[in-house]
Amino acid sequence: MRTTTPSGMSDTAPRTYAHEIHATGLTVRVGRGRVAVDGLDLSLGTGTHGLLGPNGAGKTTLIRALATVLHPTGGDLELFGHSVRDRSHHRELRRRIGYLPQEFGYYKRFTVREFVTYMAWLKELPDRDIPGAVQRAVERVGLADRADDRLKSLSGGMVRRVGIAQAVVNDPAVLLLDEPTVGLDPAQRLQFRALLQELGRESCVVVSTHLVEDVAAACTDVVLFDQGRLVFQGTPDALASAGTPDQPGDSPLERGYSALLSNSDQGKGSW
Ligand SMILES: Nc1ncnc2c1ncn2[C@@H]1O[C@H](COP(=O)(O)OP(=O)(O)OP(=O)(O)O)[C@@H](O)[C@H]1O
Repeated sequence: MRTTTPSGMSDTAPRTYAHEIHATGLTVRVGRGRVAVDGLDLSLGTGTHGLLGPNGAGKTTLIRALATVLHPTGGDLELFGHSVRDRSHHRELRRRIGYLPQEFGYYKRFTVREFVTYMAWLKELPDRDIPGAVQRAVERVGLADRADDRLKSLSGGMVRRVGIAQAVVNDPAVLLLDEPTVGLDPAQRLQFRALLQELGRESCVVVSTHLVEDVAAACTDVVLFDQGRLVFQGTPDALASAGTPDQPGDSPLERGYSALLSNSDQGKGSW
């Protein structure tokens, strides 16, 4: 149970909450009313939570709702004990969230340091804290030696690391990463997994990925999602033990993933 006394909120009463993220019957519609998250009950606290699921399962939609970019159309979502339906809290909630979208916009002419500084400023970090926070974030993603290079001179994987740096610059209590390992080379992925483990010791990290190995190596918890619904939540070991030798997959985790998706009457069919 945690207590929070955020400053600047219209409601300054301390809140207690058991989980940073608590969804009950959460439904999110996208486009012309398509239900992309369908009545989800989910509670996530401190730890690194791997969000897995096939293409179109609703992972990005869920992460965008957690980031308060999309609004629930049904049910409720509480962040730090506050319902996101009360929009007067959004600004304060966003200060405590780090978010790396699947595709993030940036100014190519900015240097790494300028861009992360700009994002720290948008997140309303106190001016005096910004240079130190930026330096720490850039070091955490291994880009200290490129901090004063322009973004247009970086490789795709390095730009992805800049995206991770801007997401962690405010030391968020909830960190949302949508496919952060896309474009990272194997050595970078290993370092990133170590960073995920470190971050998950103190905060609630939600990381969507198609790489089951990332989940095995870095996550304390797996959330398997299909057609907007929760199929499974548990440890990577529990996911692995759901598999049987006849299921497709190169590892116990992949076979567990396949078994659970074939049991949910979704996930079937050819791609
Ligand atoms: N803006 C939109 N307009 C219409 N349909 C949308 C929109 N955004 C998402 N969808 C649909 O909602 C469903 C969930 O999409 P979402 O991007 O959340 O899935 P995902 O699990 O992140 O997929 P992927 O692994 O391919 O990134 C899909 O069927 C998708 O086509």
